[in-house]
Amino acid sequence: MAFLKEPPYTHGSTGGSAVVLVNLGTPDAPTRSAVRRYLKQFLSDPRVVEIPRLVWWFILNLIILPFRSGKSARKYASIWTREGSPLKVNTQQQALLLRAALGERGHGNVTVAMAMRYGSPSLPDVLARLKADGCERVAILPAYPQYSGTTTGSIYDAVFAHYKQIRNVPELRFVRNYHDHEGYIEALQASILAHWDAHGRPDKLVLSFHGVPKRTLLLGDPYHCECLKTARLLAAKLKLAPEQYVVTFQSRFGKAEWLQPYTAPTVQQLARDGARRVDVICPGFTSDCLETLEEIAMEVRHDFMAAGGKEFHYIPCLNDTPAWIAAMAEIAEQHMIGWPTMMAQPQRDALKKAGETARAAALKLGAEN
Ligand SMILES: C=CC1=C(C)c2cc3[nH]c(cc4nc(cc5[nH]c(cc1n2)c(C)c5CCC(=O)O)C(CCC(=O)O)=C4C)c(C)c3C=C
Ligand SMILES: [Fe+2]
Ligand SMILES: [Fe+2]
Repeated sequence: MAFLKEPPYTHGSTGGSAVVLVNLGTPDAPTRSAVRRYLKQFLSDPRVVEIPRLVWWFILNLIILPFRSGKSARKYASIWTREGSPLKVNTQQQALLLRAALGERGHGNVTVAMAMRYGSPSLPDVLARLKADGCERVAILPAYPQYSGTTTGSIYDAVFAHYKQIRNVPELRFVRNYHDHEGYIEALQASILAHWDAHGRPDKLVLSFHGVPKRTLLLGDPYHCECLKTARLLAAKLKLAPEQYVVTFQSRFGKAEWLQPYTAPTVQQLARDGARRVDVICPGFTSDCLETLEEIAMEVRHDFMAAGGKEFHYIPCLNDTPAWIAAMAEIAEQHMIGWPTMMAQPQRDALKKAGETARAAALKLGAEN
């Protein structure tokens, strides 16, 4: 992974149009107090926990935050990098490369920014800065391929809440989902095939998505269906027979039933049933983060080996892979149709050169890390 040392969160000169890549968010530090602050903001969102507010206030403040913050901080500490939280470092890198990719496609007059739904850089701060820079058109690109009210819906809430306080609101476009976008599916296919070319094939490929409470599915959230569609399209691209892969859901939170089958027990059962090797990929996460690097690559690996498995491969998220950056550029482009984003040829040539320099610098930093 290539890292960036300095975090300028917006890239490119403002030609009046911007793409904002929005991810979930992450604590500012792997400490108990920073994790507590982050979890408090995240878990106070009524889109995330749908329990009557007063009841939830007591549970959150008297049980969850006191008990979970320290435990989560230790998990964050186990994946923290010199540059910070992997989720933030990856998203930042994606924004920089997306700007270069859009420039190469001619869309030089676009600012690319990154923002977090919870924590920093906060979505309201980033939207305010774009406004101050004279930005008149904003396309919101959530880092979630599958729509869920708990994630994408919550980004919509935050965008509307911010602009509610502003008289002259820019033109807005939202990427709702891209669970079936060919570029996204092909980027996943490319990652998996590259891994298999280097390491051979597993007995079973596990496609592990972040879970949500089962109740949200019954109430009409399309997330589960979109995860299954992603899995079906990906399996078809890889020409996998149904017995060669399984779809699971991870990161259960709380006592209620979440989408099933759960990842950890499924992988343990696979080991008990004689699978020697499983490969796990998390297609619903476009950046590696706590839930992939700690929960899957550490905890679930341990569970599989303890149940008798012999080889566990975690296939990384799309992160800054070229196929994914190209797909993001295409998705953004498709949501900016009609906007004056195209730059004249001499400016495009200069931008291309700048993009190459940025990529070379990023790769050099990556090699040093
Ligand atoms: C990929 C999509 C995600 C969905 C859908 C989602 C729903 C969801 N999550 C929680 C509770 C937690 N999630 C946590 C971390 C976390 N979640 C996502 C993504 C989705 N969540 C990511 C990318 C991350 C990692 C953040 C990072 O800093 O790396 C956590 C915090 C970690 C911990 O304390 O264990 C919680 C809590 C709920 C309740 C929910 C839907 C209702
Ligand atoms: Fe989550
Ligand atoms: Fe987790």
